[in-house]
Amino acid sequence: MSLLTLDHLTVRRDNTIPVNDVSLTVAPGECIGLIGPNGAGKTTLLRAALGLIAAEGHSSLAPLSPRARAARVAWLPQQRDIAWAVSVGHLVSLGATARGRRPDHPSVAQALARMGLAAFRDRPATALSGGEQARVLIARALAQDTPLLLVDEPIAGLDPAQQIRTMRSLRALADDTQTEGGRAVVVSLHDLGLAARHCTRLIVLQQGRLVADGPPAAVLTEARMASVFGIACHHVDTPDGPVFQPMATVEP
Ligand SMILES: Nc1ncnc2c1ncn2[C@@H]1O[C@H](COP(=O)(O)OP(=O)(O)OP(=O)(O)O)[C@@H](O)[C@H]1O
Repeated sequence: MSLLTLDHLTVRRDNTIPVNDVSLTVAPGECIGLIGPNGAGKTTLLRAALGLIAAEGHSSLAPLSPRARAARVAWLPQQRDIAWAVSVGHLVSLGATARGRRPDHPSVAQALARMGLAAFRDRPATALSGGEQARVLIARALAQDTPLLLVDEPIAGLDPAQQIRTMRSLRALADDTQTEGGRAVVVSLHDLGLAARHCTRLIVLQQGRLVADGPPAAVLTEARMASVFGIACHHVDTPDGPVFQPMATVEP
């Protein structure tokens, strides 16, 4: 069973093709890191997959009604400004109500706990730091309690401990075998080390094209670091997983 299927998905802008003929499937149990340099097309691909922007080809999510889509997929966009001075608890509960559940559904308390926000529950969401607000919005997406979660750069702006906790939470969701049918996560990110350690599969975009797709160790080769990212990395395998530290820029 697939939680998302993209078939020759293509997005055209005036003079560019930010997503160019991308086909892939996402299966339950997968935590997929979507990686690529700035402007590679990661956000555009996620938005086209959701049906938020016009695209050629097919995405299995795009034809769904808003209500059906809200039960199938939660989406955390890259922009994370919170404009309303509602409480953290209320904002996170919007994840549950988005799919027709009560605001006190257990998924809300679970999401607050997962993101370490239980103590913030009654605080106005606007009276939090940028990183805390980011965690609130991740919690809202988790509270939606969907089989598929698409998240665009969720760890940007988080401190190192919160980055690790967030990646662990995303991986734990994908590993969850209690939910009937299973769950999967697609997360765009720039930290290749965290991507390698916490994701089961990496998809690399370069100028809109899918140029690599597979297990992290097979994808993050020295040659690909140079050709796609223009970097040379120090790579060490540790008992806790691989470590990739960008060391220098190189000519692709
Ligand atoms: N509304 C738009 N109109 C025209 N071009 C756009 C628009 N939005 C994005 N683009 C272009 O599409 C390309 C892909 O952008 P996108 O935001 O998907 O990249 P990204 O991989 O998410 O980048 P980043 O890592 O910087 O967030 C870029 O060249 C960008 O300039």
